[in-house]
Amino acid sequence: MIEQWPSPAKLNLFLYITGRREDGYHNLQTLFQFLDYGDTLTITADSSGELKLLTPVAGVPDEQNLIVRAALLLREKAAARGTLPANAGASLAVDKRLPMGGGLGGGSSNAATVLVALNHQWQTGFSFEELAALGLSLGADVPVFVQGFAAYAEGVGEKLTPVSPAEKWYLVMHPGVSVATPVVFNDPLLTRDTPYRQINELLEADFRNDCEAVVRKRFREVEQLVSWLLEYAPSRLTGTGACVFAEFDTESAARQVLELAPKELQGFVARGANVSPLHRILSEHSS
Ligand SMILES: C[C@@](CO)(OP(=O)(O)O)[C@H](O)COP(=O)(O)OP(=O)(O)OC[C@H]1O[C@@H](n2ccc(N)nc2=O)[C@H](O)[C@@H]1O
Ligand SMILES: Nc1ncnc2c1ncn2[C@@H]1O[C@H](COP(=O)(O)OP(=O)(O)O)[C@@H](O)[C@H]1O
Repeated sequence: MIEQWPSPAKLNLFLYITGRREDGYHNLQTLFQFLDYGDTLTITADSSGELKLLTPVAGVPDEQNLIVRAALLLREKAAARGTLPANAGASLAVDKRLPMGGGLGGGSSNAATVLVALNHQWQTGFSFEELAALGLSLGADVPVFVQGFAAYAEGVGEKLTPVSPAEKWYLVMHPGVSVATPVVFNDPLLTRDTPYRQINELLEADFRNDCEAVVRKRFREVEQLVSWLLEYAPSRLTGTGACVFAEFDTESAARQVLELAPKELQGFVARGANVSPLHRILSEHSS
């Protein structure tokens, strides 16, 4: 049984806001790529009938933790379908490396890993498409982590088309401030009228993030970090921030810039991955 499950980060290589829906949510055009870096979940199915989170996450009550919510959701849906084994239970633990609320999708990735892992261990028989649809109710980024392929996304991020952007090396840095997603989406200065473009045009144009101008304006630390990284490499915000990534052709070039970074800033170097490390583990196991 696989017990160690990767829960990788994602980057939004580009992110455009093309409008706002009646319900206040924003329509996006975004490009997701995974990183070969993230949290690790230890998941062990058992027949205790209980779901136990062995590692509470600081600042997140267990009932709001996406790890617990994903496990409860899968258990409920499998029971309704009649595919849940008797007394299905599990213990779950997370080794957290990803900053929370950093635009790296850590919470969504944890949820996706739990859905995929428990579906595998309990043999509840959901397809990845079905798990992605379930996951959307937990967060807009959960489907891409469940499906496990780098993707161009539309809607709020749930309509996915597989793509294969270059797998660059990235230096990802946290500016040391937290940027809440709703604050960015409610900002009057946010531009919401980027013209809709076809995927081919987007992939050929320079990549940008429509949230970046607002986040740089509101958060001095982000402004300073982007300006500094731009001296070395093309650099952008991921998601609604707060993390910023700079792209390089080699690992050593990325590490050299990390070495120069102010010591109080946290950062890591990782490679882009068009297949999620979660899916790599699954296919290694089934071959
Ligand atoms: C925009 C992305 C890009 O990856 O940002 P990051 O969270 O990764 O930074 C995500 O899709 C974020 O998805 P998710 O993290 O699930 O968003 P939520 O917490 O549900 O959204 C918080 C709030 O932001 C606003 N919101 C979110 C997504 C969206 N497409 N339009 C919105 O207007 C809504 O007001 C919502 O109540
Ligand atoms: N297991 C979890 N790991 C991280 N964050 C979680 C988790 N469960 C719930 N959350 C909540 O989700 C929020 C968003 O986290 P995350 O997905 O890491 O960032 P982002 O959406 O900016 O990429 C966190 O601020 C936290 O309150």
